[in-house]
Amino acid sequence: TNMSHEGGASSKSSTSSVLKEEVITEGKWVKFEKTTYVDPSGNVRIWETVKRTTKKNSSADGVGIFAVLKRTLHYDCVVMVKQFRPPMGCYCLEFPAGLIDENESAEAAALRELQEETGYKGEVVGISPVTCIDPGLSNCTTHIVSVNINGDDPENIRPAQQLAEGEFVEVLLIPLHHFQDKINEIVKKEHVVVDTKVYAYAMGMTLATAKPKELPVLKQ
Ligand SMILES: Nc1nc(=O)[nH]c2c1ncn2[C@H]1C[C@H](O)[C@@H](COP(=O)(O)OP(=O)(O)O)O1
Repeated sequence: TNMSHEGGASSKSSTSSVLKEEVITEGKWVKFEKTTYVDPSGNVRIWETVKRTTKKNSSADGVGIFAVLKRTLHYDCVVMVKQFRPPMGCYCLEFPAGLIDENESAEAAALRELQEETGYKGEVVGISPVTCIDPGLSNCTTHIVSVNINGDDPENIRPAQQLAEGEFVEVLLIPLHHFQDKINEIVKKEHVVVDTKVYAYAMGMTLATAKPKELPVLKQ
């Protein structure tokens, strides 16, 4: 029988391991390494790896914040940010996000970054385990932190960003119930690239809310 999906061929991946990591070049924020590893067949191979230099004692490099703004007589909205991303050479549509400071919890980083980038003060309602972002390129990791924002609270009526020098962030409020459609509209209208986390979330929401309780029919 073919067991490759349940501990057969795929379990061989547990035999792979990293043997050596050599720094080729290092900048202030990022370094480039040559990673020597053993593949599942026992062959020694090289991988080109990117790492951040900033990670200290935190569980992940950063946090991504799934923040929902809740206001009386308004549809719930997801708080999004649009900013120019130099590596992409264009504007990107993302969840608010940022690096975790030394000795800072992921939850505290999420609330701080949300307030800095958008001005909103929220409360953490959930947190993901450590997740990888682009594991074929780098060891960068993030926690996705779910945050609720009470938009009726006076401190959230006129949110004021606290951006650092050189930071330029536009805040967008996207209705949760039409999330994927609205994202598609923005992409069509403007030259922006959407972050994978955002689009995967949008596709998941569409699937989950379409006909979640309908029984499957016989497939042809
Ligand atoms: N790869 C980077 N190159 C830079 O030249 N500068 C960088 C990189 N990564 C982060 N930063 C700088 C930019 C900000 O001043 C700080 C903090 O970034 P943060 O807001 O935490 O994260 P992002 O929103 O994802 O940029 O680090």
